[in-house]
Amino acid sequence: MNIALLGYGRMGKSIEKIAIDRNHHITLKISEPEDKFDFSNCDVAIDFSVPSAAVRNITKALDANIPVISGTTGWLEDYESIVDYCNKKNGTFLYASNFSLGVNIFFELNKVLSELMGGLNDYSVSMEEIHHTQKLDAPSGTAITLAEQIIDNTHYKNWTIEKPEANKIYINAKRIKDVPGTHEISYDSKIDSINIKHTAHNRQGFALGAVIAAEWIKDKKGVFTMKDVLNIG
Ligand SMILES: NC(=O)C1=CN([C@@H]2O[C@H](COP(=O)(O)OP(=O)(O)OC[C@H]3O[C@@H](n4cnc5c(N)ncnc54)[C@H](O)[C@@H]3O)[C@@H](O)[C@H]2O)C=CC1
Ligand SMILES: O=C(O)C1=N[C@H](C(=O)O)C[C@H](O)C1
Repeated sequence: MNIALLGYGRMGKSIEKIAIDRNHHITLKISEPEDKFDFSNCDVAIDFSVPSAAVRNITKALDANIPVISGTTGWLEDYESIVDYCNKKNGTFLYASNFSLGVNIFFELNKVLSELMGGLNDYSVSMEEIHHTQKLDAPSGTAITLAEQIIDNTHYKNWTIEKPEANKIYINAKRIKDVPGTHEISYDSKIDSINIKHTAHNRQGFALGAVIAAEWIKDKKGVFTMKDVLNIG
């Protein structure tokens, strides 16, 4: 498979290594806004860029009729318009806030736990996410996905990173040198606490998941999620 890497930073480079190990070829690398998009020798595009570039990168791939997956976070206010554009173009698109198998299992765990906790109003929920200091967005895309799952199953109506507030899930977004990604959810009452936590030890899980998603999506049409790829949940 010939892969276009839209974004060639920490994730682009990790994806390149894993893709080559799996006998794929990197035929296009984009790392600046002014780069030329020549998709003529590409089967699929993988966008791990910056929040301000994701919509343009995804649109360019859809315009060239190239299936595109995106792991870039911090641009989700435009997600629905990208879905509409993909459908209009009869194209192929997949976004995931987190491509690792471990976090996708953690999403399922979070769903089940929030269903169990839904009616138990003596517990309050909060979240902590820790990432490296170069991260541009806060909270993380993964934390937003986790918060949305909890909102679906409990009385919480929204999330906030500002300060703990009634009816809002407080997300404490910490930035610490070199941390690849840690997410912990806590339900606290006066009597006890329940905590679930995922810790990424490096970027390999994200990169492997992205390559597996690209292999899976290559010959499909439509809008997909990692649940479709991993067949879980
Ligand atoms: N969904 C997931 O599983 C994961 C998502 N991410 C997200 O992926 C994104 C990238 O993360 P990193 O690689 O760690 O960041 P990074 O900062 O190392 O790499 C981003 C790259 O994008 C390039 N870039 C800037 N403008 C661009 C443009 N117009 N077009 C294409 N590339 C451009 C930059 O030069 C840089 O090399 C972030 O949004 C991060 O939150 C990161 C890890 C896992
Ligand atoms: O920027 C990162 O590094 C990561 N970003 C993703 C997010 O915002 O959730 C996924 C992962 O946690 C690493």
